[in-house]
Amino acid sequence: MSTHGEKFNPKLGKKAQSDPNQSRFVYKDDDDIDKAFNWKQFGRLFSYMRPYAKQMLPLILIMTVLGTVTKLAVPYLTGVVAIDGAIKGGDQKLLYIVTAAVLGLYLVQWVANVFRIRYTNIIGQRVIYDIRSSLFKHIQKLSFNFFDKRPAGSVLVRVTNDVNSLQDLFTNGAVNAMIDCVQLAGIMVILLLINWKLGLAVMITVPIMFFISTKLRQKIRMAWQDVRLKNSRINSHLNEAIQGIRVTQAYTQEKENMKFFNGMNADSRKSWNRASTMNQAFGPMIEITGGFGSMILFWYGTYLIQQGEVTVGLLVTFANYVGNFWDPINRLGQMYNQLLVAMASSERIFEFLDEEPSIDDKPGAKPLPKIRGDVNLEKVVFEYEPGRQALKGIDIEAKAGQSIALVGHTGSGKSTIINLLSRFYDVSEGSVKLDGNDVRDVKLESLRAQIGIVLQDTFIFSGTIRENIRFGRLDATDAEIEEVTRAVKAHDFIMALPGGYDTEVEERGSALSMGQRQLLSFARALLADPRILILDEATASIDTETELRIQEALKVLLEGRTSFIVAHRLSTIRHADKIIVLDHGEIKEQGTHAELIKHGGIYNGLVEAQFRFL
Ligand SMILES: Nc1ncnc2c1ncn2[C@@H]1O[C@H](COP(=O)(O)OP(=O)(O)OP(=O)(O)O)[C@@H](O)[C@H]1O
Repeated sequence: MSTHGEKFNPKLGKKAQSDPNQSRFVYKDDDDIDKAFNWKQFGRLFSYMRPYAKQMLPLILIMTVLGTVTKLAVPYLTGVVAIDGAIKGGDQKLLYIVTAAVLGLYLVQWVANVFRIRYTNIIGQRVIYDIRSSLFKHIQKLSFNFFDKRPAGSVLVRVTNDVNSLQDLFTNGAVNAMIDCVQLAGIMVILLLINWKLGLAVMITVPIMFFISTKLRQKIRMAWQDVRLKNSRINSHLNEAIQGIRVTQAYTQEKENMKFFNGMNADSRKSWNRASTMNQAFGPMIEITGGFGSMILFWYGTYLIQQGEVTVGLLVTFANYVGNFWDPINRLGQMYNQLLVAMASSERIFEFLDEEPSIDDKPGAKPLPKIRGDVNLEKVVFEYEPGRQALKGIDIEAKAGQSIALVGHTGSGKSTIINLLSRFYDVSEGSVKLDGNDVRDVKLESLRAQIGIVLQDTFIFSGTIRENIRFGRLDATDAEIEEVTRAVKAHDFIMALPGGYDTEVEERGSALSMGQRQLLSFARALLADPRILILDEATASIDTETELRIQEALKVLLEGRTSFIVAHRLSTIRHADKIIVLDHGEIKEQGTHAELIKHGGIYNGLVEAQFRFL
């Protein structure tokens, strides 16, 4: 693929769009690499440290000061006191004392560092925990239309990669920067105090060093960001590829997929190599500048010794301090870049956190009282996207305990109606009422607690069969679980499984057959015992025997509840109290099976067509 060898281009989104293969998996919201520094966001990010600041920051500060003071005392002791005082003055005792003091200082420094690192790690990990957990909590609350807009992979990448990229900043970056600033300021003061001329001469290199470490680091940072972006794409794609593995294999698209994956994989490798090469260039440049500083120091220092202004011991002290000078500058440059990377990640995290759920309790919403089960849709109009009506003025009246079947061609609006009943979306016009309460006026939790949903694509969570059924009502006893499984005739097949109710099932229930998964989801819904039941019937064909079992289970499940059934097999709805025939978002016919057959319209046609295929 020619485009994989392209020149480094930070705005990858544009490049990716020109490549048809790449454009399949472009997550453009993750593309922006370089952004201006945003103080407000910076403040918001660091506000996550606030709960721990009082408790831990003073300790960290004390350790930092202790570590820095002990570190800065050593060059002075070795140069001025040991060389100029003890060695030149021939004071053996002083030399011993200095040696012991230096040893002691190193020990204190070591202890201070150990504790500082421990405390910063604790803070860092707590902050990361908090961010990750608030992000997940928030994402769980977001409405369907949020997930409609983005692939699951890109949501996943934010919770994993973006949060992880804050890890470095919080676990050591921020505190190291503080230490470096203190150290740098300390060294500068000491250098100027010892000999301001020599001090100033050496500091000429500081701006050069800063320039190199920020500018070059900026390029390096962008290169690493690029690596991160490429890796995010791989992760996102991987998520999609694994989810869709059955389709891939069914259509024997493995080779195509592999080619695409390898393209992304190669991109990631190249991008890493590029970043790594840049990184390697950085060290020598800093060293050369450092060497330049040392050259000034020794050249000018020797001159000052000759002038009698400086002693040898002082020059050694100086050289030691200067040796400690480059590291903080270098690290601060690195830290600055780390901060910018973290800012980019936090921007994406905050974007999610700021996304308000479009469906939420309105102020003063009251809990929905226990309902009988009357459902009314009045003049309901709904648009997923502005200007495209999926429902064009729907009126449905369901009395408590009635079963309503929704039929119609694909895309006619059946799923949309059931999405509105549970208020996964809000109507654009009109209203949905349960026992006369508008669903928008009541607390969402109390609404959904009274509506049970059995979806086409039965989701089985990883865990045991028992846990999966208990998902319907968490406080259900084992006996109650068995009661519902017996009622929907799932008990026998569960007992036939190797571990019975404790059999572990896979994430998407792949260890179970389609019919078994349906029965489990019936049991789950029956356990929840909702007043209203929504059933989106599975489209997959199942054998007649299983179908009969499902029909029987369904009878148990529907008894005494208001139910809405999206039926694909028309045999399921023969006994429905009302069959509603939809077409392009409008109700075309409604009545009982017998009435509609007699009418000889769309429904009659659908029934005939189904029999023709049987
Ligand atoms: N999330 C969505 N975003 C935008 N448009 C949507 C969305 N979901 C459905 N639509 C559109 O709304 C219309 C009604 O779709 P709906 O899913 O309700 O049909 P359906 O009758 O349930 O079809 P099926 O029998 O295939 O499940 C269709 O034109 C569809 O393209």
